[in-house]
Order: sequence, then structure tokens, then C-alpha cells
Amino acid sequence: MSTSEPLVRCEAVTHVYRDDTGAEVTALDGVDLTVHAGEAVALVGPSGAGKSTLLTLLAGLVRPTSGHVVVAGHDLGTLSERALLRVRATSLGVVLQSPGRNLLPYASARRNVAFAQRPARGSASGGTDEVDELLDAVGLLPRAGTAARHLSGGQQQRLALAVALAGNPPLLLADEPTSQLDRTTGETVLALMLQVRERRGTALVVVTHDAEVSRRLDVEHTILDGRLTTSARAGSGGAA
Ligand SMILES: Nc1ncnc2c1ncn2[C@@H]1O[C@H](COP(=O)(O)OP(=O)(O)OP(=O)(O)O)[C@@H](O)[C@H]1O
Repeated sequence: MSTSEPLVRCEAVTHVYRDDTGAEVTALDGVDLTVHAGEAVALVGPSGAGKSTLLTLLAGLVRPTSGHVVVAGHDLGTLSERALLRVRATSLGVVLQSPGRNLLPYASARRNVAFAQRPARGSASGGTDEVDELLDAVGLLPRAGTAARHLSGGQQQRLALAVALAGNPPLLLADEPTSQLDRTTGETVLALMLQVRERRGTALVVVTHDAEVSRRLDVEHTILDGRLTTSARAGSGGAA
């Protein structure tokens, strides 16, 4: 990837779901999106507009019906499953709406984070200090020894964020990362994401209904009926 190449480039991305009856739902319709390294982007819009679909496409969990989703120089729609897994392990941290999907339910919080360090580093184990730093940053150090399945929904959401950041990915994708949290804990999570962006240059793409979360990011993209419109934020350093 050249230095001028954006981290994320979506070109004319369309995604059509087909339900059990064969009926088609166009969730995304000709979406163009660019995210540069270190940029913090909010995706907002009404329920059912297509935000989560766009995030799952960026995460390589679903392939677009047509168009291109290019992340870190890889056109995700054309990669083999194996190559896709490699891109996901090295370039992406993902926090889904159901955080339990990203966690090992029987492993402790600490093991979940330690395990997530491995693929990106290519080594047997990452630093224990860094694991505990991440757990501390999301307020879970006192629960480090607790199995993920015994954590509350909000605690699992925070653990999923620590897991997503453990591999030091250049891009963090988060779907409603503060939705299950009270205002104070939500602020902790937002502060961690912004700190990681500041310190490591991690780009953020955050689906949110929370106006405060969106306000703190560089740029807000609104999705309506599967189409994306951009509102540049006055006074921010982010690109539109
Ligand atoms: N697996 C699926 N099969 C069929 N249709 C789907 C599927 N997932 C989503 N859809 C449809 O695609 C459209 C976009 O859904 P999506 O979940 O992306 O919206 P959203 O903006 O994230 O909504 P919310 O804010 O409620 O999470 C909706 O009409 C939804 O019903």
C-alpha cells in the first residue's frame, strides 16, 4: 500500500440480502467511502439504514454484492478465505453489536486479550503488562480472572474492545460500542478509542446513535436507505 493510498476505500458498494422467501432487501446502494490512516469516522443514521451492513463489509465478514471494499490495499471481495482471515488478523480490530461473538466464552478476560495478541504479532505470547494495561483502560482489571461468559453485557462490550485493540490494528471498527454502557463508562470507552488513535494512529470507524460520540470524531457520515451522505465537521482536522 502506498502512503497516499487511503486505509479504506469503498467504491460503488451495493449489498443485497435475500431472505428465506427469496425477497431482496437492498441494504447498501452505491456507497463510496474513504477513510485515511488515523482518521476517526462516525457512521450515523436511522435504524435499518445500512450502518451495520457497511461495518460487516469493512470487517470482511460479508462480501459485497457489487462494488469494491479495499482495506489496507486488499480488495476484500476478491480474497480467498485464507487471505481474508490474514487481513482480518493483521489489519482489523472489530467490536460487533453482540460483543460475545468476538469472545472465547470459557476463557478469562485476561486470556481473551492475551490470545488476541498472537496473530498480529506472530509470536507465542504478547506482553502481560500490555494485556493488563488494556484491561485497566476498559475498567476490567478487577475482573481479569473472570470467564467472559460470566461478565455482564456492558463488561463483555468493554472486553471486546480490549480484544479488538490487542493486536494493535491500523483500523478499529466498532458497532455501537457504548450502547450498553452508562454515561461514565461510555466516556471511558470513547476516551480509550481516541487515545489509541492519538498514540498509535489507529483509524476508527464507529457506528453510533450517540450524538456525543459522533461529535468527538473527525467526520460524520450519514446513511439513509443504504445511501451515504457526508457532513464535514467544522473546525475538525478530519477529512471529508
Ligand atoms: N441477514 C439479513 N438478512 C436479510 N436482511 C437483512 C439482514 N441484515 C440486515 N438486513 C436488512 O438490511 C437493512 C439494513 O440493516 P442494517 O442492520 O445494516 O441497519 P442499521 O442501520 O445497522 O440498523 P440499526 O441501527 O437498527 O442497527 C435492513 O432493512 C435490514 O432489515
